[in-house]
Amino acid sequence: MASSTTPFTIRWGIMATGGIAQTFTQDLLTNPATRDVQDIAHKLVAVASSSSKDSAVSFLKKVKAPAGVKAYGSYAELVNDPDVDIVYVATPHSHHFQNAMLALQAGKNVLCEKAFTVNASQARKLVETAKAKNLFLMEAVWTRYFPLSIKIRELIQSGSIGTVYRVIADNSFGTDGPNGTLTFPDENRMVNPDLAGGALLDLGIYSLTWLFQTLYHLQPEAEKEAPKTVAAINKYKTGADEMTNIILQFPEHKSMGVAMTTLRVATDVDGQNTAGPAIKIQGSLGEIQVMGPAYRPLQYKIVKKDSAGKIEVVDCPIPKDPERDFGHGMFWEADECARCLRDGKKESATLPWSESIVIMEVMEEALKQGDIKYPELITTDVYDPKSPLNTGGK
Ligand SMILES: NC(=O)C1=CN([C@@H]2O[C@H](COP(=O)(O)OP(=O)(O)OC[C@H]3O[C@@H](n4cnc5c(N)ncnc54)[C@H](OP(=O)(O)O)[C@@H]3O)[C@@H](O)[C@H]2O)C=CC1
Ligand SMILES: O=C1OC[C@@H](O)[C@H](O)[C@H]1O
Repeated sequence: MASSTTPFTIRWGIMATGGIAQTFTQDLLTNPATRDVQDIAHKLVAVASSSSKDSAVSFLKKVKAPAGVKAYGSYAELVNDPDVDIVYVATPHSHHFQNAMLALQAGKNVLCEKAFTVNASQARKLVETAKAKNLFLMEAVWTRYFPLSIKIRELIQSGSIGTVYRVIADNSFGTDGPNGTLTFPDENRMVNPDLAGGALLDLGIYSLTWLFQTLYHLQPEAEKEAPKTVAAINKYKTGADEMTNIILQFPEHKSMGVAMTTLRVATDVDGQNTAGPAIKIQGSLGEIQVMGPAYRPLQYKIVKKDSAGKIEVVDCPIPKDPERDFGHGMFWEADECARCLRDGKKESATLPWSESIVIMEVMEEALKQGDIKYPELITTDVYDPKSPLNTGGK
């Protein structure tokens, strides 16, 4: 057991070298004291690229990693490194099930990027495996760990806006292109069905996160009610969803949520996130408005029924480490992983396994209603260590 002055340190292995792997790793390398955290710390031990060892080496340069961090040219080497406590899976959605399974089967704890998997059955298999192997597993929905999200959940629980009856959330990009196209090339992971592309799994998950953390997560255990799902989807020419709207209904709680996402028009038309809220949490006594983007919100407002025009505005800036000139907000989910490992917890109470599974069930149902189909290679729930998704056959 660490003493109160010695932080409990966890040793990270990073799987993949793309955009979010770089951002997350730079957050890991910030000094926890710059966000007022003293009880835990993070150590970057290794990074793996499925493309080449060179990619891993150049990744370490880009993130300004300290000397001594190992670079691997395969995911298998990473998960077999005895110095790694936890693997961060930062591959496209299509790969999460096979990659997270690769790590769990090798006895590693896992933090897996969102969307957790491509379907609910894959999510259930990951959870069963973590349970059977007594390992920690968490879906990396970073927004839930923001102090802003924690504060909003506390406000709702304290009854500040009364009974919450409706939540409306949007997370959309204005990537409309000429002649009905989107600005993403068809091979891009945002629209490529082979990579489980589409608005819902990439962006809509955040709209759903706001519905779930306000309407579902806060329901008392004895009253937990899984939602009914009604979805409407417009398909892109690649076969992925380009616009998806979902209504979640909780009849026992007399509540509903509307989760929106599209790649055609942005939530914030002028890119400033000041014109209007991305999320409205509406209660019997007032509402909380969260300014976008839904995945990285920095401000919320409280409008009470009896406020007589007085609106409370609360800013929640993301601390930066001045030494590294960095701070994106992903460190809070990493801190949660460290505290769970320190305390022997296998899942995070802020996003329990059961909730990740219900969210995957909702997304699977919505995609089914919209007739979106992904290939067998990425939807199978049969683990294959030799799958090209694990070995890097791109
Ligand atoms: N939490 C957040 O804010 C964000 C989360 N994400 C999530 O992170 C994941 C990765 O997204 P992002 O980093 O933007 O994606 P990138 O395309 O930038 O990177 C993905 C990485 O995965 C690896 N990979 C393995 N196989 C393939 C393949 N067939 N095609 C493409 N890449 C492959 C590659 O690394 P290598 O070659 O080294 O193996 C690649 O660099 C997604 O699940 C996404 O939803 C994304 C952005 C923000
Ligand atoms: O998780 C995400 O949040 C930020 C977006 O830019 C990105 O596409 C998405 O994957």
